[in-house]
Amino acid sequence: MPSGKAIIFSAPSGSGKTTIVKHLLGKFPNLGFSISASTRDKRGRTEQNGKDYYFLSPEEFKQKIDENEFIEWEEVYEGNFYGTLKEEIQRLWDNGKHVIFDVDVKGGLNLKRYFGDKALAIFVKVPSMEVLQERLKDRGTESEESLSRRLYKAKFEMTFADKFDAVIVNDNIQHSFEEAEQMVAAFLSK
Ligand SMILES: Nc1nc2c(ncn2[C@@H]2O[C@H](COP(=O)(O)OP(=O)(O)O)[C@@H](O)[C@H]2O)c(=O)[nH]1
Ligand SMILES: Nc1ncnc2c1ncn2[C@@H]1O[C@H](COP(=O)(O)OP(=O)(O)O)[C@@H](O)[C@H]1O
Repeated sequence: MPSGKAIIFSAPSGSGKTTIVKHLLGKFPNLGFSISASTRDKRGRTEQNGKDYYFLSPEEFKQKIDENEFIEWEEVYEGNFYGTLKEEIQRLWDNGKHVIFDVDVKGGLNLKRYFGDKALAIFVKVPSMEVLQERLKDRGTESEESLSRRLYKAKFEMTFADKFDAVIVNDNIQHSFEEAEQMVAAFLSK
């Protein structure tokens, strides 16, 4: 069974991990994005099934839990489930890719434990909570209630930063891109 490495990006929602992961996918052709399963609604104009997420019904998701198809799964927000499918990772490794993840903080730590030495786990931080609030507002994807829930959770998630292999403070995005590229290049050449 072929296997590659695992690069895990975790951060509180709105910190910029998706932006950084997308940049890395453009830079490193041997990286493949781990498409998670999720029960949340698709963001209509910007997201595609099978590209951003495998959008499942709660029933479909529960069936996959019962059949032990997930490496890890979680109820992340608003009763929505998110998880990493075993067959998704195998699909990428079979295609000769190293896998890159965009997951929440708890999921990231679970994946780090699962992949052990094969994993590099990076935590993305914002310079301050005020900046986080601004970015989430500007992204325009959240209701007031969802926004405050994400900010509340972010404070708790920040306390886990030192459990990761590395931290990127995402202030200037170009600097973050460079830092992330260097970390990934060093890890893949090991
Ligand atoms: N544990 C876990 N978390 C995930 C997974 N996929 C996505 N997430 C996280 O779920 C949270 C909510 O994701 P999303 O609704 O896309 O919001 P966004 O990160 O604010 O764009 C984010 O922190 C994601 O990183 C997964 O497979 N497992
Ligand atoms: N360094 C940065 N400076 C300003 N805005 C940023 C920066 N990094 C990301 N953003 C913006 O902040 C918002 C949240 O970023 P996103 O990558 O969606 O975060 P996450 O995946 O962690 O939830 C997006 O609108 C993104 O364009």
